[in-house]
Amino acid sequence: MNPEPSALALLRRGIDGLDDAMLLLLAGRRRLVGAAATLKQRAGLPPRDPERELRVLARGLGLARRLGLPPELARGQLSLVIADAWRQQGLDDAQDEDDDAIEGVAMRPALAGPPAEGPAEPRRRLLRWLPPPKRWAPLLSRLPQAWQQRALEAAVGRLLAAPLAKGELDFMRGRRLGIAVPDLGLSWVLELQGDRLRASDEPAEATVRGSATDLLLLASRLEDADTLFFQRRLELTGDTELGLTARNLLDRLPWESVPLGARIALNRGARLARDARDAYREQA
Ligand SMILES: O=C(O)C(=O)C[C@]1(C(=O)O)C=C[C@@H](O)C=C1
Repeated sequence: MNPEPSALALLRRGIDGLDDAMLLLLAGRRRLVGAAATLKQRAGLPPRDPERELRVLARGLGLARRLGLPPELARGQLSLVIADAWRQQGLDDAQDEDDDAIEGVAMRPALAGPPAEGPAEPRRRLLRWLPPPKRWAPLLSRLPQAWQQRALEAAVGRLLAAPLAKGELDFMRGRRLGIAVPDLGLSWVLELQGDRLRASDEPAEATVRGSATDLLLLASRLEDADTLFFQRRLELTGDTELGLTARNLLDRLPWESVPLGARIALNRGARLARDARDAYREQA
């Protein structure tokens, strides 16, 4: 006797059929990846193409959005097939440290379960030798303000090139937003002039304040703005509306629009700063 009501049995047959279709599609994908691998090898191209992976993920996330699929599902599935393609081409998925930078949201957890426990002991010992940000402060304060401002303008110009070009930062026109990093003893004010964000010497109307590590974690998307503000690791002062608009914009920024090199550099810098802070705290 079949304990399942017939409607449920029918639905389950449909689910089985779709599961089979998925596996068939995976077999088809593997064949195409195999052919692509051969072509790349013949052309002397490297097996990995991070830009292409990024496009695969961005396309998939776009389709998932149109289909009403949870983005984590699409991201997880695509991460799995890309990691499989790496293995198919003789690459070890543990060798690549930049996958989080590519997607902006951890890719490895989808592949390998929870992340490994913090840095390994020898690395932790080395990290403890890194001076904490407050020790850098006296050195940094000697850098001429004009240099700092130019470096900041170049960095934000690069990071925010796409939203700037689309006019998404127009709300900042004539407004002054501050960034304060008390542990480094640094603070800057940014203003949109023409189509560029420029450092200003005028006082800020709203200021985002946080430690160097937390701001890096935000910029690299290793932690999200909600968590950081909720835990009071970041603080917003001054004109709340301006600050919140800037914050919401940062949250919505398409990470794919940030140049790959910048994403990788941010990701590495933020991980290093976080690991160094953890190692330092453990010791304290
Ligand atoms: O397109 C390729 O060259 C592939 O090998 C396939 C694929 C993918 O799975 O989509 C995998 C690895 C590359 O880094 C880029 C893309």
